[in-house]
Amino acid sequence: MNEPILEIRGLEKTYKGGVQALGGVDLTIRRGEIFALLGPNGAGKTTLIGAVCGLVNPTGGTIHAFGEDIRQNWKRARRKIGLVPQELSFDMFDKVIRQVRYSRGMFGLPADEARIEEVLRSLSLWDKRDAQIRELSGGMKRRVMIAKALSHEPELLFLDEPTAGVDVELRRDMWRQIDILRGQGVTIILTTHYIEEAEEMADRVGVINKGKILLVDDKNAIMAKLGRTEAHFTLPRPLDAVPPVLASYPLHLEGEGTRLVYRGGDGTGKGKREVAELAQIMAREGIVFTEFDTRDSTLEDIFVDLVEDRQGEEAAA
Ligand SMILES: Nc1ncnc2c1ncn2[C@@H]1O[C@H](COP(=O)(O)OP(=O)(O)OP(=O)(O)O)[C@@H](O)[C@H]1O
Repeated sequence: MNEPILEIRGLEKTYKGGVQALGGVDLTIRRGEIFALLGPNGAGKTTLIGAVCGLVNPTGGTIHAFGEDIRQNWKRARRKIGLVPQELSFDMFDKVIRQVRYSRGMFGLPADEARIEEVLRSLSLWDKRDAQIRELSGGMKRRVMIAKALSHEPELLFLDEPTAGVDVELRRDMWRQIDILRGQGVTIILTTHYIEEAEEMADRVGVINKGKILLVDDKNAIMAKLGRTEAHFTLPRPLDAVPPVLASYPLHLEGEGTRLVYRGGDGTGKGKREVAELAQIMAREGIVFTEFDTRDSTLEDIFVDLVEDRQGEEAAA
């Protein structure tokens, strides 16, 4: 795997007033990956991004970006980091191209019209370069935010909820853009509420809740470890108990014995195999069912389980 370009250790942030937004976060990001940070509202995602981008002053821990402690060599590290914040923020009366040029200048880089053109073209904004920002649609405005963040050629790009509030078509368009950036070797950390987005885009996924990272792993490994298959067999004759011949399978009865429910597997196809076996055994043993349906858990199910489990544990503690 590629070298780490961001190393966060024991990061803490308690805001004035006492809200602890980050309670000791450890996270390593490697060059070239797309990392999705998932978490419910208020989990600490924006605070985490803010701490790396110098917008939030941590109350504990360290952040190294590109090998530099960002507190000591702030400018050098920051220059390589781009941020597309959640909120749209620009002069709505300004022209697209001027805003993008201006952002580059803010990082102290010399003017480079070829670079600006390249960025605007790659985001399909070139034809709109002389339009006032207020004339653009919401999705186009969001692209201008990305163009601004790319104007200084960052190696690490933060996208805080890049597709919040955009329609499905634009979301897919944005995913294509992110894919192009990946092709160019840009490392991307995105936060999202759309788990589908993480499923589609990310190489690795981190789940954060209440300022703590609950899980970080390759997306596929998460699906394999925590993925489940669920199958429902509808029984015309209710059962009192799971038949002994099926005792070795993870089954239980629901609906007053009218539904035999399987929950098992590991996201690698084991669940589907077991469900097929079950159907065969039931047919052989004369356990009649009128229909059955099966579905694999999504990253969303896993995420909800994780966050709820933690809340349950805390409530019990
Ligand atoms: N400037 C601030 N002052 C005080 N508390 C803050 C401040 N900014 C954030 N918080 C609190 O810190 C916690 C984490 O907020 P943060 O914005 O980082 O979460 P988030 O995961 O980005 O949420 P969302 O998904 O809603 O954007 C929340 O309880 C929030 O109310």
